[in-house]
Amino acid sequence: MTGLDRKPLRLAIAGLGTVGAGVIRLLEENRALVEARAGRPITIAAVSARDRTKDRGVDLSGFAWCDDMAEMAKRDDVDVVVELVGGSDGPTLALARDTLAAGKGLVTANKAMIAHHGMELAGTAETNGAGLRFEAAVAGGIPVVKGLREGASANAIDRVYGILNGTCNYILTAMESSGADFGETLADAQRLGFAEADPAFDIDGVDAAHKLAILAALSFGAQIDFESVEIDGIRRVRAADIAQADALGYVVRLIGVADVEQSTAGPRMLQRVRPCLVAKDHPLAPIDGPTNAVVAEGNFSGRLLFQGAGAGDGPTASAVVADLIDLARGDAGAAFSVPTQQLVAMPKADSGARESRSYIRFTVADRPGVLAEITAAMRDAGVSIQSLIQEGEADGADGVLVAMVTHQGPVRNVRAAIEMLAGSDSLTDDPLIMPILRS
Ligand SMILES: NC(=O)C1=CN([C@@H]2O[C@H](COP(=O)(O)OP(=O)(O)OC[C@H]3O[C@@H](n4cnc5c(N)ncnc54)[C@H](O)[C@@H]3O)[C@@H](O)[C@H]2O)C=CC1
Ligand SMILES: N[C@@H](CC=O)C(=O)O
Ligand code: NA
Repeated sequence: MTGLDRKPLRLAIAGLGTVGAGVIRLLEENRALVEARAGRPITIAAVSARDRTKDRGVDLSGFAWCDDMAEMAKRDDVDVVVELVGGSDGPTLALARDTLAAGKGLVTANKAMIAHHGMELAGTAETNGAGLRFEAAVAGGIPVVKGLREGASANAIDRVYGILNGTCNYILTAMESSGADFGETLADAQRLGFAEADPAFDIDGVDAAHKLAILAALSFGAQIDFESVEIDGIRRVRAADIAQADALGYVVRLIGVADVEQSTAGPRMLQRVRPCLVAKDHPLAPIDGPTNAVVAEGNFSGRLLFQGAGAGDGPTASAVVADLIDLARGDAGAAFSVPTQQLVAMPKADSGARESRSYIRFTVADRPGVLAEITAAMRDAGVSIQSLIQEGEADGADGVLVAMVTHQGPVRNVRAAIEMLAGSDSLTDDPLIMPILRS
């Protein structure tokens, strides 16, 4: 290697929070091995954050400070901007656009921005010969973007699914193991640095949906279509649901699933994020705490399981720096495996036509005839009940819980039954439907 080839890859890091500080620490602690693997030094030229004076436990004295991160895209001493600020639009998107338009590399952990603008950014990267990488954006430290883009690239994949949000998994497994309170556990996840700046993105399933939309594009060679993801979060899951699931041989996990079905009009894609019942012998069942796991089914590889820490400073920094090593090695290949022009626009498949078994929990008034009303609606909508797993246990002040598991059947029938019951004064709360994840 010539002296010229060994010129450093010079970074500007925007955002010095959980992930940004983690990246600086990793580059410092693993400097020698990172340099050896990158084939040249990776150095930091400039940094930016909201508060210059804050102690982040890392030494920033050797780096230029940018009051306005927008200037990073214009600096002559910067080859790659590392965006660790967050937010899908506004100044973050402007920085990403300007960086790639200037022909500089962009490494980001920002799934919201990639889910909303990934196609545009990848196109700008291609036009300008710039590298765009976002390993940290999907399942934190797990090398699943690389795994799909490189390791599994010889396969057709028609289903990808997994546990994509560390905060939700942390909350659900804490509720499962200790019966902990939802709010208290969320506060822990925030303290530990897993949660998004607005934790509603986590618990309402939006963060997992961002990641799923990226995974689907990578897996299926499809254009990202975040808008068509059907999303339900974990806000309405109660300790009683987790206990019922347990008694039936299941755990509750927030699962993102994307698949492709063939139709005469071409391929259609279905992307859904929702709390599901997962059989205790399923590989996703033991995934606990902030751990994530992604399953991809390749037509030659068979089932691939990627598992590891989905959030937190160290794991996320590990993914960011792996991307930087790629760029330092000169790998600026297509961000989504193939040029954006070749990514296929896939219309949304009809989720109502899919078949599933479901867990349905009703909260009902404690009076005679309620159960008959529910089962009549099920019968009229063509939903076959496999088991009525509980009746009569009080759940706080708001009613009595009635939970059931259906036989396999069209999702639209379950929706029709719930529709028939809408407005009934027998129900004291909206029913909760959780599909049973097929293995
Ligand atoms: N925390 C985690 O475990 C993971 C986070 N991510 C993503 O990484 C990104 C960063 O997340 P965190 O480090 O957790 O966030 P954070 O809230 O801890 O840090 C954000 C940083 O950005 C800075 N910032 C905000 N606005 C700015 C502006 N206009 N100019 C310059 N700096 C600005 C803040 O001062 C702070 O230093 C987000 O996109 C997040 O979704 C991805 C994977 C895991
Ligand atoms: N808030 C996210 C962080 C990583 O992407 C999560 O909880 O998974
Ligand atoms: Na990752």
